[in-house]
Amino acid sequence: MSEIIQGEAGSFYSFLSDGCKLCQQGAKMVLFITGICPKDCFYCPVSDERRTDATYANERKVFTDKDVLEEVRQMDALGTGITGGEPLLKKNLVIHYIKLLKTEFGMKHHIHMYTSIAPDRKMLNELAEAGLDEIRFHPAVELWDRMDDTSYADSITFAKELGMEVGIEIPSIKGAENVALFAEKAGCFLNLNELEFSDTNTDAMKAKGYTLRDDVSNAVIGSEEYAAEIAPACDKIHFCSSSYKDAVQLRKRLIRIAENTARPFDEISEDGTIYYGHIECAVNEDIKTASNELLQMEVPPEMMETTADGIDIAGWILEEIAESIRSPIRKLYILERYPLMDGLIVEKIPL
Ligand SMILES: C[S@@+](CC[C@H](N)C(=O)[O-])C[C@H]1O[C@@H](n2cnc3c(N)ncnc32)[C@H](O)[C@@H]1O
Ligand code: SF4
Repeated sequence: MSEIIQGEAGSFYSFLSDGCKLCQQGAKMVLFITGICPKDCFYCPVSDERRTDATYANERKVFTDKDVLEEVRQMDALGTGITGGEPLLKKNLVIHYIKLLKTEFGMKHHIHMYTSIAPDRKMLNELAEAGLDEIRFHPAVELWDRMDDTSYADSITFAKELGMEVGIEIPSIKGAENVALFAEKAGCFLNLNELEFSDTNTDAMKAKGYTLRDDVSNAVIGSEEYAAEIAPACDKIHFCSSSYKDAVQLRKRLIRIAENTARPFDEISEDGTIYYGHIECAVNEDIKTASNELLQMEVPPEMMETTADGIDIAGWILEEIAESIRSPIRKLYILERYPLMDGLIVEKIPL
C-alpha cells in the first residue's frame, strides 16, 4: 500500500494526477461544455441556472472561441478541466475545444475531462487523437456494486492503451468501497470528493439522511471519515475535501488571475482580491480637473486610471493625499474587488 500524505484543508492522497496537481495550483480553467446530462444523480450539484445547453469558461458564458482563449489568458492557465453536465453529449464540441487549446497554447496545456458515460474505443481514440491527456469516469451510484459487469472496465483499458492518464472520480459515500476495489483491479486512480450540499440537491440529500457537518461548510458529516476508511483498498487514491476546493483552489485561482491582470497600482490580498483607491466624481467634467490636480501633485500617471465615473488610483497614495483632493462633488473610497472581468466589489470603505 502506498503512503498516504496529508494535504491542506483535510485533503489526503497517495497519488495525485497531473490534472489534480495543476488544479491545486489554481492553474486549471474550468470548461463547462453543456449543463445537459442524461443521468440523475441524487447528489448532482449543477445549479438550475447551468442546466441549459450553454458553455462556460470559469464563470464566463462563452459564445465564441475567442471568449474561451481570453479566459485562459486572463488566468494564465496551464491546463483545462472539461466538465458539465455530460460533456460527451457534445463530443464534437469537446474535440473542437481540445484541438483549439492545444493549438493555441501547445501540447503542454494539460487537459482532463470528466464523464459519466463509458465511451467505446472509437470515441476514446478520437479524444486521444485530439490531445486529451486525462479522463475521469463517474459511474452512476446504482452500478457501484457491479462495476465488473459494466463497460467501464473496457473504457479504462482502452483509455490506458491510448496513453491517457485514467481515473474514477465519485463522491465519498457508502458503496464507494466497491469502486475502490474495482479501481485497484483496473489499475487506475480513484478520486473521492467530499460529499457536499448545494442549492439543487438539498432535498434529495436530506431525504437520504445526509446532514451538514457544521454551519460554515457545505460538507456532509462522515464523508471524510468514510474516505479514510476505504483508502487502504486502493493504491492510487486522492480525497479532495470541500474546504480544499473552496478555500485553497479558488483562492489560488483568484491570486493567479489577480497577478496576471492587476494594474501597477492594484494591491493583491492573500485572498486574491485587489485593493485600490477610487475618486468618484459626481460631475463628469470634474474627472479631467481631478486628473490634472493629481498630476500637479506629482502622482505618477501609471499610478492612476480614469474610469466611467472617476479615477482609480493607488490606495496608499489616495490615503496620503485625501485631504488635498477632497471636494463636495467627489467621494473618496478604498475598494476591494474580485479580480474578474467586472469583478464584484467586496468592500467599499469611504475615506
Ligand atoms: C459535478 S461532476 C461534473 C462532471 C460530470 N457531470 C460527472 O458527473 O462526471 C464532477 C465530479 O463531481 C463529483 N460530485 C458530484 N456531486 C457531488 C457532490 N454533491 N458533492 C461532492 N462531489 C460531487 C463527482 O465525483 C463527479 O465526478
Ligand atoms: S453525472 Fe454529473 S451532471 Fe450528471 S446528474 Fe450526475 S453529477 Fe449531475
